[in-house]
Amino acid sequence: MANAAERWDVFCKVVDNYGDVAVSWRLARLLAREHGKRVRLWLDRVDVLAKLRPELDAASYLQVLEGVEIARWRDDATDIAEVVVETFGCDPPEAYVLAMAASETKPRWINLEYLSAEDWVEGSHRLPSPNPRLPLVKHYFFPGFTPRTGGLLREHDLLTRRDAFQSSEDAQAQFWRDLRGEVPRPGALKVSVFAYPGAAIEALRAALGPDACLVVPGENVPFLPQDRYDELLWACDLNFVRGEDSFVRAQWAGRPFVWQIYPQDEGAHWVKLSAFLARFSAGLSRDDAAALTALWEAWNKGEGVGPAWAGFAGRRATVREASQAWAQRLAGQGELAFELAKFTSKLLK
Ligand SMILES: Cc1cn([C@H]2C[C@H](O)[C@@H](COP(=O)(O)OP(=O)(O)O[C@H]3O[C@@H](C)[C@H](O)[C@@H](O)[C@H]3O)O2)c(=O)[nH]c1=O
Repeated sequence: MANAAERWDVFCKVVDNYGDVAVSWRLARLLAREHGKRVRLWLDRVDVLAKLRPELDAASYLQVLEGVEIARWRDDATDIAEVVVETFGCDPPEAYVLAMAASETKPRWINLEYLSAEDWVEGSHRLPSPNPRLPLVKHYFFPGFTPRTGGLLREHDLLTRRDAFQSSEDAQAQFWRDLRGEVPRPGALKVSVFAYPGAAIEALRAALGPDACLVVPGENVPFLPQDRYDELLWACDLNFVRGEDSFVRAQWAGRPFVWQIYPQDEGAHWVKLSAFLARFSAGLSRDDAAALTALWEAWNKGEGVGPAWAGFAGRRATVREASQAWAQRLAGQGELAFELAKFTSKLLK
């Protein structure tokens, strides 16, 4: 008889916006679809996932989507799985943790952390953290951009699907007709914008000029289902993205992108932003790197977008090549769900 599928529980509590749920959902789906795990995704805000996946019922306590059981968070949950993933340090319910501690075979417990390009991530990835009061050990698992991190989430066929879309005029024309009722004029610069409130979108619009096709989901087109949003990133010449998940998906798109980082207290986010730019810019000429950096800084500050765009516009072709190469290089490194499954299976021994 075949072994029963390993049971995984992924817990996610929304801090704000969509990113926490977006990442947890992608991980859960990959574990179920590509690694044969039996996955339950516990969400305190099913409505947030329902925004990304409109076929879900935001009021349901338990439903199945693409092989993942989506369960509404319960403080009295005690039916423990073999592998427990808390995303972004969200802490599973106390009763659940006590049940983990009481069980003879302790579940393997992972805290999936936020993405950062900073160097310290390599040193903290996979570190154990013994529980101070219970016989349990939690391990930190860090996504990242280098082989000594957990890597990034990527469906096995993502780049193949992207390439098929980007090389098909018909697929793209169909995409634009479905989205806006018409295809952008030939040669029009296609730009998507997903930004935090208060971003300098009007300054960007003015800088791009009237011939550009500027797409702002939630404003001039509807907020898209998550998989369609990927296609928007593939279809555009330049993508303004934010947070964590759209930032990663823009990289997989292989097109130039501008990252609006989630602002943190005391400007801590600038360190994270610079760390990423330093890695990405290694594949650019000095002048391209300077122009890209100026645009990212202007966008994040909400100031000087016009001049920064003027400095960047003529460099799009070389930045595009570098963006393609960057995606290709990342795809040669470990994929996060795979690395996590591998790591947790080693914890058994
Ligand atoms: C614009 C758009 C986005 N999306 C998806 C893409 C992503 O999966 C998701 C947005 O998530 P993010 O890009 O991560 O941005 P975000 O800003 O929404 O999310 C976060 O960032 C984290 C770093 C923070 O810790 C979180 O608290 C949160 O702020 O929404 C759609 O599905 N349709 C759309 O039309």
